[in-house]
Amino acid sequence: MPVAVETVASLNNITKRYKNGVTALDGLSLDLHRGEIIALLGPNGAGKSTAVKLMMGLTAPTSGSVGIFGADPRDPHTRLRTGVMLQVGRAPEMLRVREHVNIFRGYYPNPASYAALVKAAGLEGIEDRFFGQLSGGQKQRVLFAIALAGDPDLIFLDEPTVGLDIESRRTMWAEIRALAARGKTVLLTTHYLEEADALAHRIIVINKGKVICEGTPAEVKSMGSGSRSTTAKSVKIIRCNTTLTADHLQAMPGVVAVVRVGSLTEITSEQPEDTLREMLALDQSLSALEVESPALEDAFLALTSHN
Ligand SMILES: Nc1ncnc2c1ncn2[C@@H]1O[C@H](COP(=O)(O)OP(=O)(O)OP(=O)(O)O)[C@@H](O)[C@H]1O
Repeated sequence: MPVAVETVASLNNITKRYKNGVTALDGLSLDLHRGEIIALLGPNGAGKSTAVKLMMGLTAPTSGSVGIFGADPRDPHTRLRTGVMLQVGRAPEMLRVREHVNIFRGYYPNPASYAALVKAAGLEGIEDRFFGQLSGGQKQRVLFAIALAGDPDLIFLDEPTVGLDIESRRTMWAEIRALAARGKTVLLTTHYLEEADALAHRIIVINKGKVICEGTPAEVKSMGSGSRSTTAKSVKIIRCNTTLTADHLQAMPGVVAVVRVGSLTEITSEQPEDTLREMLALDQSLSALEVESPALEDAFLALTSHN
């Protein structure tokens, strides 16, 4: 996390009701800071795309306000400082990769260099190919280059690595990290929780149009693991072979959940050291011990199902 927090984008108490009566966002507030990678997570229909569209000025709020670099998102100067890669992004099929990148560079007063974009998006070797002849993953990479064409300070990436092979995904992750290190702000929506875990400085989970949880990946994992508190705790999952009963374990310090998985018992604890100390004292035959941090998947499911 950067030390000095500078807000580059904010949604303030936004309600967005579409004409069909659907309330996509319901009093939602969030801030994006300079140099941060933020992952916006939420189940289908949670309101993620609506939040991104508001920040891009593609739709207006029913109530509340949107500020991007302290201005309206539709302000032309604001637009020049933002870049976007949409899931449904399309580009003319009969233009070559090189032409696409250069056309977009031409829209901006201070574009990124062509060479830098080719390198950032891994386009070496396909620069003279027609867009229509590229594979799905190659098209994604061209769209990534286009999003960065204006050397933007704020970048929206909607499911950027869908369809990419592992190597291309890692390359894009490295580039996203490099952008943040240069002070750029990246807002990412993704259904790959592993991606949010690996990349994001901060995860914002939304459900039914509200922010339900916000924090570092480690904090979000802790919040979802049985604790209703919004304060991060060092939740761990203790897995072992034990003769202690579920009732007995449940009564131990810090224990929030006990599950039998085959011959093993999984104990989720907010005070793992205390729990483990007591377990070892009471069960001399305890074996096959593993202690791990909860996965983001578990936290995500727990958080979104509570709500
Ligand atoms: N243009 C629209 N008109 C009417 N309703 C809409 C419109 N766009 C979105 N919605 C509705 O608003 C709610 C939030 O949709 P949104 O696309 O923001 O969710 P999302 O979190 O991006 O979902 P997903 O993960 O499926 O992409 C949904 O119920 C959706 O059906």
